[in-house]
Amino acid sequence: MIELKHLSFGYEENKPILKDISLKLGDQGNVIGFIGPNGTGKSTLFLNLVGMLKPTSGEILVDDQPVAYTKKALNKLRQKIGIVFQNSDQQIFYSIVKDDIAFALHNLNVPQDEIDQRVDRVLAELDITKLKNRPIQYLSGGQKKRVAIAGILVLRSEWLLLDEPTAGLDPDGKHRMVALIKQLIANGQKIILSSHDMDFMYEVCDYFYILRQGTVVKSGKKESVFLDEQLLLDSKLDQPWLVQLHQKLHLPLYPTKEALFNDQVLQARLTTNAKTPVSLPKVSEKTD
Ligand SMILES: Nc1ncnc2c1ncn2[C@@H]1O[C@H](COP(=O)(O)OP(=O)(O)OP(=O)(O)O)[C@@H](O)[C@H]1O
Repeated sequence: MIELKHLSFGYEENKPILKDISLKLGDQGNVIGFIGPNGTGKSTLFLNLVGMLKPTSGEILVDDQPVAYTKKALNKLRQKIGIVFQNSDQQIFYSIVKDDIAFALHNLNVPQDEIDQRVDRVLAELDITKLKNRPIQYLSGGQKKRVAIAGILVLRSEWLLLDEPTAGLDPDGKHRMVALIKQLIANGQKIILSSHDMDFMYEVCDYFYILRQGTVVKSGKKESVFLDEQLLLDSKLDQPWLVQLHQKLHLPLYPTKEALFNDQVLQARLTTNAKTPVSLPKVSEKTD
């Protein structure tokens, strides 16, 4: 359980970015989403969660213990909560893929044969075994992101924080990233995501926090958070398309697009309607 108690944070004095946030992460499901427009403080919050930034006031408790900011305590914390940054270049230090993934394990004095096993396993899990000996500089953005995730997964931390995991990826890269996250979720990995990609968040998360200018303006499950169109508009966010279909065309609220496309009852109704001739309004002829 990660608990934030009246957490505030500012990079500069008297300019708070995060304002009095209190919440508990861990009892609402395994996949938690923080949603908010650019600059609202999502990355700043994540950096506070892993102890890379220290709250200006308030505190963070992990499993009921306040986070301590000594080197030893922070190393321990990072084995519990791993973070994958939005920009993979901030995370990758070595020039060869396998060395970069093994980096943190060397720091923790894990024996070499166990490091080799863990690296091979994570490469296979992320379907990037062929990249093992590749120089990082020759990787695409999507491949770098996978290597950055591998470098954290190899630590087997309880929580995985993914900051904007689909940012900058092309449609194929995005599909592959969504599939990977779904696979991690199916394996029981606890994940905290940040994004303003509403369709993606709607489909993968169990519970949501909407952030606006550093405060949580709403939290809850899909049904309560996404049906509030005005709240999303005020927060400069779009409604997910599945929610729009529900609210504007009165279709059921499907949790995923697969659920929509596999709905036999809906398909039968649409097929019947398609066979009914539709009388189109007459277009009046133009006279000069
Ligand atoms: N190192 C820093 N020093 C000073 N201000 C910063 C620093 N990093 C971020 N900020 C400011 O803090 C605010 C929140 O930024 P943050 O990156 O946390 O937002 P975000 O919600 O993650 O945005 P995005 O969706 O664009 O990644 C912004 O106004 C940003 O300019």
